[in-house]
Amino acid sequence: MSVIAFKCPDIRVTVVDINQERIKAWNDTDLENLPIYEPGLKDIVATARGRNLFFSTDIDQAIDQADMIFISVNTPTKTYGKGKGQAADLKYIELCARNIARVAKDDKIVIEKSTLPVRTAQAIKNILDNTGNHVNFEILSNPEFLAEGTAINDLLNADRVLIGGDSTPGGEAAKQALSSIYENWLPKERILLTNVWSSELSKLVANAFLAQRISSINSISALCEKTDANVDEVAKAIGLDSRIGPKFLNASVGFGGSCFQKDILNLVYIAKSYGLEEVANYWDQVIKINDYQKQRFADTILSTLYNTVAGKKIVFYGWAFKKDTNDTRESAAIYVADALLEEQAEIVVYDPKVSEQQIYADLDRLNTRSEQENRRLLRVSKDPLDSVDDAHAIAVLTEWDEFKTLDWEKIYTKMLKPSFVFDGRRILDSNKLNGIGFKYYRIGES
Ligand SMILES: NC(=O)C1=CN([C@@H]2O[C@H](COP(=O)(O)OP(=O)(O)OC[C@H]3O[C@@H](n4cnc5c(N)ncnc54)[C@H](O)[C@@H]3O)[C@@H](O)[C@H]2O)C=CC1
Ligand SMILES: O=C(O)[C@H]1O[C@H](OP(=O)(O)OP(=O)(O)OC[C@H]2O[C@@H](n3ccc(=O)[nH]c3=O)[C@H](O)[C@@H]2O)[C@H](O)[C@@H](O)[C@@H]1O
Repeated sequence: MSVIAFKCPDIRVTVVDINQERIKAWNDTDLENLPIYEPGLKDIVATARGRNLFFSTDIDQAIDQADMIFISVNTPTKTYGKGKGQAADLKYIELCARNIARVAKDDKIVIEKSTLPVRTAQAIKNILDNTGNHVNFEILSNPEFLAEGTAINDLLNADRVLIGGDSTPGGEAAKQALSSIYENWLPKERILLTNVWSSELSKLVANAFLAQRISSINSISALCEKTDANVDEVAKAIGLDSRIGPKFLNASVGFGGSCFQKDILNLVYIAKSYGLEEVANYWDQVIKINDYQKQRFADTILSTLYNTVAGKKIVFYGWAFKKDTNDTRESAAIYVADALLEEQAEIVVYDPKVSEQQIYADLDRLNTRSEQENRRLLRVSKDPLDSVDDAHAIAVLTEWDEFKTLDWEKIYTKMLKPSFVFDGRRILDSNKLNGIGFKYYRIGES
């Protein structure tokens, strides 16, 4: 919404949220305190905020004044009841729809920006159309394809924008109205108009295909480690085939982030609910390989450190699910740490953007051990070099650029010998590290 406000000074954008703390942070005069760390976002907010971009907790007033409403609330995996562990929890979406239905006095275009199961628009429409106040609602699906860490660039130069809506005159007019906003900065050819159901489903499928590429290359990384093949060489060799393409083939300790797993689980659930067991099993395998990859990385650390890590200090470089974000949702680091803590390892975490409070919250949420035990076994450090004294091993969990240029000679002198480095992101220079004397392992290479 900040980018829309930035690019369209004539449109008044109000972002509302029930979370007062978040809205307060979005309004903080110190732009360092915005609740999300995202390169370039600060400048966009600085330009638009107070001009035509506003952050507020007065949801009813914003609904009343709006011509268009983007529903962008969270749609997490259900943790209870039918579909627990797979289906998307739509309670926040429904609450929004009910709120809009209660407050709206004139016609509105309601846009699904959240990622939703196919056919959710029908449920939203039913709620909105049964209010009895004769307001006409047009429902559009406009899924978001930005990736965290590169969000601003992804939005400014989107490959495509997808707008799904009815083919009635009202639906067509609504699609055009939304398209005209994006046309302020994107060529018309990149704005794809479809029916609602194709749009909803395309979002889930796009994430499933992206995640599938990572699981595919990660499965091959395990094979490379057994066969003396090098996963980067394999990725390059296959990626040069223009039908396959080079992107999203970086082997890693496993994909994280709030969406890939959630959206694939949702796809699996939808396929099952239509009786398509084979389809469901096919996509479920993408998650299974991802879990396997995280476990495999933890197992490699354990077996390399002579099958015991109890009382051994292992330093984690990185906790975020990818570089250039402070988001840790479903980060591989959480699960690798949990597996090693089960072995009584002593972990020290250094991440340039993630807070200590967040790291403990991530671990506590797993409920594997008591909160006290998590704090006894895991410490958070603010300095990548101070943390490595007497460490047995360093594990790289996030591909932050700064890890490449650390003083690795100095780090080596501080660690116990033999000094192990486990590179879950393949970002370090193997010749250099081996030259210094490290025992260097990286995913996808023997
Ligand atoms: N994070 C990302 O990079 C992307 C997220 N998405 C989708 O966007 C949606 C939101 O994702 P995030 O922003 O990451 O979630 P989030 O959990 O960070 O933010 C959702 C916000 O909605 C607020 N909220 C919940 N119920 C509300 C209500 N009734 N009224 C007003 N505010 C309410 C919450 O307080 C929270 O601040 C999800 O469906 C996700 O799949 C899609 C593409 C990218
Ligand atoms: O629906 C969403 O939320 C978004 O999910 C992903 O974006 P995001 O999760 O923010 O970040 P990605 O760049 O896709 O990375 C996801 C995970 O995969 C990992 N990854 C990515 C690429 C790769 O080659 N290898 C790999 O392990 C990353 O390190 C990260 O843990 C999609 O890329 C976005 O298009 C989508 O809008």
